[in-house]
Amino acid sequence: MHAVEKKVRAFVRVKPTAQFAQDVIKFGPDNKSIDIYIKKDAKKGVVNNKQTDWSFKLDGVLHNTSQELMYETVAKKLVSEALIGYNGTIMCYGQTGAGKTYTMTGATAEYRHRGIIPRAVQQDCFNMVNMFHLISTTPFCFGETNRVIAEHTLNKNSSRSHCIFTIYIESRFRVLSDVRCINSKINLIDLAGSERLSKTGSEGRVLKEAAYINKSLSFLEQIIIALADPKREHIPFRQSKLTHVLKDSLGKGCGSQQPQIECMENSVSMSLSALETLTHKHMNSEESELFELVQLTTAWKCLLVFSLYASFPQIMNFRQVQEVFRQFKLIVRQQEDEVETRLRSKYVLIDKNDFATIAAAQKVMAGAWCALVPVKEGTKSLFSGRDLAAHLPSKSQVMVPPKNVDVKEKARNEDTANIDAQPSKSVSEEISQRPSSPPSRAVAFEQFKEECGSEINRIFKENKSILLARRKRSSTVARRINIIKQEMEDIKKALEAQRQERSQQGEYVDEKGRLIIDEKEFLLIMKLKDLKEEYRCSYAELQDLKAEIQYCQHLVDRCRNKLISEFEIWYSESFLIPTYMQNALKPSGNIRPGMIPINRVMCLEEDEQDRFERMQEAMLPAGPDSVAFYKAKMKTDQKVMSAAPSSL
Ligand SMILES: Nc1ncnc2c1ncn2[C@@H]1O[C@H](COP(=O)(O)OP(=O)(O)OP(=O)(O)O)[C@@H](O)[C@H]1O
Repeated sequence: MHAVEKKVRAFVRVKPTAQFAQDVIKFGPDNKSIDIYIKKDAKKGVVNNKQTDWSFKLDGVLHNTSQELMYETVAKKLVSEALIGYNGTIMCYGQTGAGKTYTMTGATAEYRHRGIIPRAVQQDCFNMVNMFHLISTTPFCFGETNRVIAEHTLNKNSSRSHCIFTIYIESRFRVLSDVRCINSKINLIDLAGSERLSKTGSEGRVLKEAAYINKSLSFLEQIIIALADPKREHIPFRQSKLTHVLKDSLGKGCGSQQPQIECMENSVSMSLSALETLTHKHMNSEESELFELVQLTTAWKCLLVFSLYASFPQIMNFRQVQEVFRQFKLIVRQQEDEVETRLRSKYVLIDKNDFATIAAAQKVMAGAWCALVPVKEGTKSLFSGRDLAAHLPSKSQVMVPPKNVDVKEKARNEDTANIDAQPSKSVSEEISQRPSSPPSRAVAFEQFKEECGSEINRIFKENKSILLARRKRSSTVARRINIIKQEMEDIKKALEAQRQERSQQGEYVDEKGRLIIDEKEFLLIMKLKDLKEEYRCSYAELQDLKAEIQYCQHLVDRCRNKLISEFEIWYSESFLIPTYMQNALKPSGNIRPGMIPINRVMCLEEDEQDRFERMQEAMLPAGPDSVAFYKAKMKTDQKVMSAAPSSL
């Protein structure tokens, strides 16, 4: 773990201007100091003791700095440290119009120019929480719009209040530990600007506000001076609301909540802030929306699983998904009713503890108890476990055939059976066709390969035979290469022997000084050359074969997996899932794409809002990260517009 600095760090950000006052402001070479020199005012006479030079040591000077670099330099570390349990405060102080709001909040209309607050929310772990959800439910944007702004000569949009944005972080351990959770917080403070009343030319209410702002800033200054003095025992936090609120952020121990940090994972849940209670209700409704979304997504996956999706036109928007989900639920409910009706038409429900009725029924039926309709594990996926349990008999209930129950009941059962006669018949037929116990997997696999899986099995076999052929060829080529290598070695040895013999007998050269060799040596050289050529070709072929084998192996593996997975589906559909479910899933069964009235879904075209959001997302220049930012802004704008009294 890296050491966490506890000291206060100070940076100066210089607002870029068309003409920078180079004569007055000088930055140190390391950008860590700033010197200010103001010429003496000649009008004030020769004796003028007014200070003209100031020199400040800082942690950094940010001149012509982008928002991004500013955030990296000033805030990123602090935010990361907050995640491991340290409190932090970033306070922006300066003259009116100096760029405090620009630094803290940034230009709310442009993602690139967003300031420290949105960046802090976005940073690292906060992304784990749905960023859009977070920003749009936090009062950040909304709070910004509520802030009183006024115009004066130094700033057209001067903030007339301090803005304290607090992020409360609650970090929990995933592993067992004595420390159950760590709480920390970050204060991001945009102070209202200090101003010389004469320079702003403010009047009336704005003037009065300026006086209050200056007063509260001077209280803040007093607190900071008092804190810097180790001898001071009393720090007058209660002097103003601002200092009172910041008490635990400025006072001693403000950065000291670091427990066993080593084993903490960044499982951070974040609750936002000073306005927590205000937004609580709202958050809850959002959460339930989120829950609904999860349900929808699950349902959507279900639809895909049941291959219904294939016949849908393209689903474009969220409302269409919702409608499909609604229709899907309806179908499932219908299915449940149908199943229940069928069960009731065959069986009568008796409470297991109702011994008198059971005894009577036993008497009537001479002990012929009927088992429950077997419902295997796999079938439950269509119904929710809870729903299924509600419709199927519970463990405390038993079912008996309705034979010899009272006449009225029988008549009712016959009626229901008549209504349901057709499907019941086919179901019973199917049941009779099906073996009472499923065949072994090995036997069934052979059958599958002959029937439904014949095509995939054929491809699998084909690929496998190609693979075998390539392997065979590859080992032939490899053997040939080895033979060539051996031959080459032998020839090289023979040539060496020839050369030695030649040099012992004395070498002959022609008139041009070229060595004369005998025919045997010449033939050996030629043979070696041919063998080298053959070796090169064979080696290249072997490389190609290796690549082909790898590819074929991949195809064979894929085919094998497909064959097995299709077999598993076929096996459970043919022998494991109940027949009524089988029928329902068949193309002619009663769950099919056509059951979802797709016209009803598709007529839910995008509304203006959907379209706007889609276009905006497509056109956002700053990448996917910026979506949350713009959505939050849009949501805030909408809230402001709907809250505004109608002019009509
Ligand atoms: N670094 C910067 N780069 C570009 N524009 C800036 C920068 N700093 C400030 N500005 C612009 O200067 C103007 C005044 O800035 P801002 O409102 O942030 O000042 P302020 O210090 O918050 O003022 P006040 O205290 O009166 O609220 C804004 O239009 C802002 O966009």
